[in-house]
Amino acid sequence: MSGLTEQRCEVCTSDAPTVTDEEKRTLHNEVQDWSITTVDGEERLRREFKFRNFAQALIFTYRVGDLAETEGHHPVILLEYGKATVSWWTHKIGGLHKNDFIMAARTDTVYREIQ
Ligand SMILES: C[C@H](O)[C@H](O)[C@H]1CNC2=NC(N)=NC(=O)C2=N1
Repeated sequence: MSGLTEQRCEVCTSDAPTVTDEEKRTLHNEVQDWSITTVDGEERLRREFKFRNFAQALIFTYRVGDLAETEGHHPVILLEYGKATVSWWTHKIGGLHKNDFIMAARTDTVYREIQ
């Protein structure tokens, strides 16, 4: 199987399981710049991205949003001057799915493309 950056999100139904601890360890290894946090009892992937200014952060935010629309899987993005904080988790299952790791990896690609 190709790396996460080449993969597309799979259809995720509300009865889909969250990733196992073993899957989490393996997948997290491919997106090591992301932290796994728990908010309201739900695990999320989270990373802060730094930029020269607000305009660059806005371009990044738009491109991640466009990617989300394409994949039908959406993040929370906090947009600030010089920074964008992105969180990925799967709302319908209240936690982390492989899709979230795929989208974190593809978010990293967007960031590298903007630099
Ligand atoms: C109907 C629509 O496809 C679903 O609500 C999608 C939209 N985007 C989504 N994004 C995320 N992160 N989690 C979801 O459960 C989710 N569900």
